[in-house]
Amino acid sequence: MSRVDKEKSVNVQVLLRCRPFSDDELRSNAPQVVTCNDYQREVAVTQTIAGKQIDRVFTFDKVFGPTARQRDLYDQAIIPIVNEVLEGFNCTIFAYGQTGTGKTYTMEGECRRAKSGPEGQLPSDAGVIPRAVKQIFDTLERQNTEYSVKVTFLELYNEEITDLLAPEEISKVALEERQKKPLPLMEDGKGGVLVRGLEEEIVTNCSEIFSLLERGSAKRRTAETLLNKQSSRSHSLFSITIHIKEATPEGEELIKCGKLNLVDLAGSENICRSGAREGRAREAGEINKSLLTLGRVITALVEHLGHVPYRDSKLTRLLRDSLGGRTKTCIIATVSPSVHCLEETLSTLDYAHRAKSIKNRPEVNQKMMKSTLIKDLYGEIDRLKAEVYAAREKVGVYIPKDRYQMEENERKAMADQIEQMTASLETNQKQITDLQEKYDSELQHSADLSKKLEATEKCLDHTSNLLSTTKEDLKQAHYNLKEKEFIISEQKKAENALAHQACVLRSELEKSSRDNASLHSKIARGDKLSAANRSVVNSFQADLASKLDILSSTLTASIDQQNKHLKAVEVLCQSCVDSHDTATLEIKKKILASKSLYMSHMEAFQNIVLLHKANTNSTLEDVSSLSAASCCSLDQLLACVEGEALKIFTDIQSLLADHRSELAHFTKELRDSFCISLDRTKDMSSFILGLFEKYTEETSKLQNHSNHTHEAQVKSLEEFQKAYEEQSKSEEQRLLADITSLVSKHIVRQRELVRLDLHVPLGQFVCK
Ligand SMILES: Nc1ncnc2c1ncn2[C@@H]1O[C@H](COP(=O)(O)OP(=O)(O)OP(=O)(O)O)[C@@H](O)[C@H]1O
Repeated sequence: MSRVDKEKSVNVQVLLRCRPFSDDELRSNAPQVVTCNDYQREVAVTQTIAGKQIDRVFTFDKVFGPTARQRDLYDQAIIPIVNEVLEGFNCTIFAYGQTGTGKTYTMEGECRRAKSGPEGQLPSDAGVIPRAVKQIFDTLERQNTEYSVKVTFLELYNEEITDLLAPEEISKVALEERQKKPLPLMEDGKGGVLVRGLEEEIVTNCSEIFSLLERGSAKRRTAETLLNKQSSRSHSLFSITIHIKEATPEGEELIKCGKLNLVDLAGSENICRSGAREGRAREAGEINKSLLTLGRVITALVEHLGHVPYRDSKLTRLLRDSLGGRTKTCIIATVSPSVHCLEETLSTLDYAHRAKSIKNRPEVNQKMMKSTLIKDLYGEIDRLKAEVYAAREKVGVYIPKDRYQMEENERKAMADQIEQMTASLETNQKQITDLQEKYDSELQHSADLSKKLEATEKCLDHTSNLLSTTKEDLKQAHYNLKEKEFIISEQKKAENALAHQACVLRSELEKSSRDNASLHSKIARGDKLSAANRSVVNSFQADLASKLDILSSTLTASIDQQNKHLKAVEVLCQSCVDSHDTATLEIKKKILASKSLYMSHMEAFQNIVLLHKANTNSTLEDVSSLSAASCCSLDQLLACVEGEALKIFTDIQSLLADHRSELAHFTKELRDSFCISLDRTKDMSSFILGLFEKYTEETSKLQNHSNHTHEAQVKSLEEFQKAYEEQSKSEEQRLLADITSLVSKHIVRQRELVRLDLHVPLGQFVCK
């Protein structure tokens, strides 16, 4: 991988680890809501919202389910990071998650007993830190180069930094003192931060680191909460700085530097659920506050906001370079699989998922010339010497130049802080004046209230007077009430007597209603009969209608037939008239032809006569023969014409005879069909007449029956009415008599009572 590639911006790598169920969770049979798919790098959280099961799925760079071992996580995710540290990068690995989800287990594991075994192997529960340390030393040993390894281990508790590697002798003497005296966090003037006075331990092998780690972890503040028996109450930062000597081809010696920060954050927690109280609650508050600032920093980085609030907490100041800086960062988010932690699990997943979008621009640390490093170290020695000298001689305050610069920076930061505080003081003062105003208004309000109280007291006196008079009234009212109660009891008695009468009346009424019911049943029977009659009439009507239908269809059929016959007669007559016309025309033509022949013969005869006359004296014989011939031919012609005329007449006569016979046949047919239809119509009308007669008979019967029923009903109703009227009249009279006697008794009793009250003799009272 080229240097240019490595210097490109890279996203923060986010791993998700879900721990197995704890013994408590197994005991309480807590349902599982987190499912991990290590291969697809997905985590699914099952939620039930409004009775509906909803799965939320999150994808991370790597996912480790409850069955994943420490070794799996380290081999798959951490080895490449440590290799990059050995190549000269600064890398940070930090664990984030709810309390009791396995952050310390993941980062440290069984590191307190993690001193490597005889073959240098670690226990299977060893976490990231011991494994990273082992990998670093193994690699450095293998490379067979000169190196130096320094470690620091600090704790951030309630926004105060303490050194977990402070020398034993000091910590034994005044551990409490040291814990109270936090180490200052300062700007290093190069854009970074440094913790002044933090011990840097040079280590040469794994076991040295392990014992330091054990020492530091033992000092870390832990406490038992409801969610974790040994809950870390502080954030811890374990840093390993490695310097490796390298030689250039020119034979120059360079120093390569890499740093690995391993952060175990305190658990985010729900203060109520973790059972934190008083001091613990304050701790939890501080932990949540610093984690909140971490969240805000992540949000600002993800959303590319102009201002990233690193300065708002020491945690974010310490992690500044790891979040959006030049460090390669890996976050291990830890969650529990149980439904009891669902809310916090979702919040951790959201938090971690957002952090995936943070981009860092990792830069390999500049390799230093060995000579420059030696120079730097000499400078450091001088600085320390000067400090030692100043401390030994106690001659005023000696501050070396760079230290002065540092303190100057610190002073500036302080001045900024003072400015901020002044501003907040001003706002506080403003709030105080506001409060004063509120206080004044409250005073005014209370004065008003006292006035109101006075008025209310007066009102109370008045009300007490009223109460005493009301009591008197009440006494009187009680007396009146008793009197009324007596009257009411008497009235009740009278009412009971009336009720008895009413009962008697009701029984009478019931009897009459029974009569009524029988009457109704009779009416119902009559109705039933009428209905039966109606159905007979209806069926008769339907029958009649069907018969009439048949008749009308027969009539229409016969009319159709007659129409057809008439049409045939018309056609026949027409053809007869036509043939008659043609025959007459032919006769006319033949007569005309014979006439013209006769005329021509007559003409010829006249011509002959004329010729005879003109030729005078031609022989008489010729003439007579000619005339005879002419006569003969004329006779022949006439005979011929006569024959033809006769023939025509006979034709006409035969034609007319044919027509006559046809007409006679047709007339006969017509008459027959008329006779048939007449017979049918006669049948039909006789049937209808019969029906009508039957119908009339039935109707009259029905009429009689209904009249009879009606009469019976009217009679029974009249009887009932009469009986009822008589009964009610007698009842009324009896009741009236009863009521009158009761009322008179009551009046007498009341009079008696009043008389007794007024101690007046009866006779006197009556007179009055
Ligand atoms: N992956 C795991 N496999 C087995 N046990 C685990 C695992 N993760 C956590 N545990 C166990 O769960 C308990 C709590 O773990 P741990 O103390 O590491 O939680 P934590 O997140 O550091 O809590 P806190 O924030 O309160 O310090 C420990 O007993 C630990 O051994």
